[in-house]
Amino acid sequence: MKVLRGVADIPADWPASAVSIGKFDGVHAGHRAVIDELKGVADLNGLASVVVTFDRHPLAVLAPTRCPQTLISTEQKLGLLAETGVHATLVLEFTAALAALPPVEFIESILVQGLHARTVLVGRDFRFGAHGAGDVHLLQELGDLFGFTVRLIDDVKPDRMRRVSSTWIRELLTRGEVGAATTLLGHHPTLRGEVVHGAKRGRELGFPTANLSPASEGLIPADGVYAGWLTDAGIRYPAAISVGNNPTFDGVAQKQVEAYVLDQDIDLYDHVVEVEFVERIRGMVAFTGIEPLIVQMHDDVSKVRGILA
Ligand SMILES: Cc1cc2nc3c(=O)[nH]c(=O)nc-3n(C[C@H](O)[C@H](O)[C@H](O)COP(=O)(O)O)c2cc1C
Ligand SMILES: Nc1ncnc2c1ncn2[C@@H]1O[C@H](COP(=O)(O)OP(=O)(O)OP(=O)(O)O)[C@@H](O)[C@H]1O
Repeated sequence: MKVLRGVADIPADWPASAVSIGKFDGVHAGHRAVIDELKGVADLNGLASVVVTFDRHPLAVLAPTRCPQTLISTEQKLGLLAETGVHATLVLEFTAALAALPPVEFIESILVQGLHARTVLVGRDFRFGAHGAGDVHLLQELGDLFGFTVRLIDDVKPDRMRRVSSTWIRELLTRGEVGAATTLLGHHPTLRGEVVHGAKRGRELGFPTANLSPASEGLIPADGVYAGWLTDAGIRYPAAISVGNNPTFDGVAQKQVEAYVLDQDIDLYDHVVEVEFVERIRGMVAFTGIEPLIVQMHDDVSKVRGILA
């Protein structure tokens, strides 16, 4: 997948394209439905398939106090979009100037002049341009004017009640429901970050853990213990993952994500790893001492084996 960083990065001889625009936070099942259709239309008509997205959540500029924490970083988004098989992603810097572009100019400068759009695919609720003044009716009018067709994608609603959305997935992760989040995402919720030095207690307990840097990418699910996977240098290991401030040892102020990789003795310090959450096993517990914690961790690990088997 070609990554275009801004309109100025689009080559002048860019081919005619089928384009989809949005935040694509999470690259969830709704987004995947749009992208599947995008690729189908592009292939059928000999067009390049292009996703247009932003380098931050628009609310980070428009209303920072209402801006949700994103499910994934831009780099994670680019990784997931690359896996879908689209030809290119255009990442626009979401500045105040971009937010202020009137709808017509947004479409003309980016889709028409930049990407030579012939087809534009969006969900029915799609809004664009300053103050979200542009809707799908305006998009259709602009299509007639500039020579592209508009295709509207039906909502993906797994339970027929609620449309898949990043808000819904955020709610699930906040409750630790990583299995349900996986269903809506089409992939496991994943954190990516560098392995840093912890309190060095893990080895003593018999469960050395890879502690993720507080600067890791991705939304951290609710405190608790999870079954999941840790991927290092392309190798995916089964893992028991702890999220919380280790209340048994009232030392850590900050929420910590740490993964005990099963049956391995590996040095992961300074490696950038991915941690995938598959299922929540239990909540974080403040034990009265290390003995009951160790007993519980053995039980957690055997549950992890059962879940991942
Ligand atoms: C499977 C698993 C379960 C855990 N459960 C708890 C828990 O219930 N309560 C707690 O205080 N810490 C829990 N921890 C975190 C440990 O306290 C932590 O891994 C240990 O103190 C080592 O910390 P360190 O990596 O900073 O050395 C758990 C860790 C793992 C891997
Ligand atoms: N559940 C869904 N079903 C169908 N299309 C969707 C769904 N969710 C998003 N889309 C579409 O995907 C494209 C990218 O959208 P964007 O991420 O900006 O959408 P959104 O509706 O704000 O999503 P979310 O609420 O999950 O952040 C848009 O065309 C949008 O309408």
